[in-house]
Amino acid sequence: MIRLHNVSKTYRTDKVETLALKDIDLAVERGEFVALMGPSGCGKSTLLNLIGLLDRPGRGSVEIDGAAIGSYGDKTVARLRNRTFGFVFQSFHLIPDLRVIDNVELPLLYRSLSGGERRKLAREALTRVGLGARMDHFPNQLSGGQQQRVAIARAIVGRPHVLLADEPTGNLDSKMGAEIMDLLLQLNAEGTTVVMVTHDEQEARRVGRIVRVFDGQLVGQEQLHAA
Ligand SMILES: Nc1ncnc2c1ncn2[C@@H]1O[C@H](COP(=O)(O)OP(=O)(O)OP(=O)(O)O)[C@@H](O)[C@H]1O
Repeated sequence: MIRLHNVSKTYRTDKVETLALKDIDLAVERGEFVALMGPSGCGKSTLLNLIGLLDRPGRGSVEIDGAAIGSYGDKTVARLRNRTFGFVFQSFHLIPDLRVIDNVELPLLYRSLSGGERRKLAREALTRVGLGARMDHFPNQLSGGQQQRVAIARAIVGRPHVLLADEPTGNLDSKMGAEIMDLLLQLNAEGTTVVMVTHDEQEARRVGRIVRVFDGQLVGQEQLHAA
């Protein structure tokens, strides 16, 4: 469902040019769980951002369900992104002044839904991640693992086909990290495609496929479990 053809990305600042990705060819099929691994600065987050339509490649093409997005305008891309992808980050990115339920509703504000419908979907998403009893808390009243669950609820509330997670367990201890992995594996088993950046080899061995990145290039793949 996601195809990157010959994708390169260069970051330019006043003085420096960084070739962050070089000639990437990558396909992710519906239902897969893919882990992107590689040393710091090798281009993993850049790759995840291109897959999730948060950024555009300098060269090459990105296709979602057979449609090349290169010719799409920014508004069309934003709508496609909102419907296709849910995002989870290492540092949760919850809004501290909003209650848990209101954080989870945020991605739905861009859809034409009533307040009641938004609340119902947010409740369902929070129940799905095991936080049905914490809806009226504020983020700082929750543990790190619980905050990441709220972030996952926010990522899945709009029923995206694909979850993109950038080091989702990076700020958690190993027990909480393993619980977040359990949840991501469960969502994948229920049909959500997952692409995750991780530095943790043990974690990566639980997913379907490991894609290794080095110096802006794909340098190896391991198929571990069938999708
Ligand atoms: N906005 C930016 N402007 C300029 N250079 C950037 C920008 N974002 C990333 N880079 C550079 O591009 C390269 C790839 O960065 P990226 O964040 O994708 O790596 P990463 O593998 O995710 O690293 P880490 O594991 O440390 O998060 C690095 O050399 C980085 O310094």
